[in-house]
Amino acid sequence: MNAAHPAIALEEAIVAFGTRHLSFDCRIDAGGITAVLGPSGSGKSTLLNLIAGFETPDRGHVTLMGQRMDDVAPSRRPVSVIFQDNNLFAHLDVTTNIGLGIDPGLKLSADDRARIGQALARVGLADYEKRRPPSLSGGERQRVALARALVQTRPILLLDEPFAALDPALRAGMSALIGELQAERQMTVLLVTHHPEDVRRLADDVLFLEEGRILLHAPREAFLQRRDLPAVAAFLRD
Ligand SMILES: Nc1ncnc2c1ncn2[C@@H]1O[C@H](COP(=O)(O)OP(=O)(O)OP(=O)(O)O)[C@@H](O)[C@H]1O
Repeated sequence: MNAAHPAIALEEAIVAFGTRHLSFDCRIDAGGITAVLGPSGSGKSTLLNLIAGFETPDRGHVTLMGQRMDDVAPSRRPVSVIFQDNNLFAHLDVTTNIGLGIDPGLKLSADDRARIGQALARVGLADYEKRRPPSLSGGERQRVALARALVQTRPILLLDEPFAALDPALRAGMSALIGELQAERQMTVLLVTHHPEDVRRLADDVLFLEEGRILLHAPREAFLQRRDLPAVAAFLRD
């Protein structure tokens, strides 16, 4: 990787939904956690979808790890994604769900299976190989999704409210795990959250969205000082 490149660059990337235009311009350096914040409907998921390739910009460009993504399908991008829920196939066991992250054709070598075992152990789920998602708790399912992201070894990890369905104790555990994994692997992490405590305990930087654009992109401490901005003050009061 050329260190001169940001991990993620959106250059005047514009998406139109009918008359609604969302417009993003930002650069995110490699190897930190950026919290993506903003009121409901401000464009947080759309921003992640543009990076992951689930949404294509009508104008502008998305560049990841120094490469333009104009015609690059989601599966070929250097990105793993974890959503709030429904990350797993309910009818497939945990090993198979994670194996899909290595090879969608599921031709898994002994080495691949060993990596899956290691990733499960790393997220605290050793011995869960044969379990199916419906028998897991919400927190366990999110850990399986995280194990799948780990075996993919992609440099960018997008997390769209991954703790939203979890109770506060589980949220704290999952958030600590993400902090540890980011530090170990130096991934570039974008985390959509509605919780100020996630910003305080995890974020290096903050992207604050409002009405389909970036209101503020700042280091965490600078963001926490911006109570002069009503939207930021409202977020920090919650
Ligand atoms: N596929 C789509 N078709 C039409 N409008 C869309 C589509 N996807 C998003 N939008 C609109 O774009 C705006 C931003 O939506 P988005 O889901 O990105 O917001 P968000 O900040 O993630 O919201 P939330 O916090 O509620 O999840 C909303 O007005 C939404 O209705």
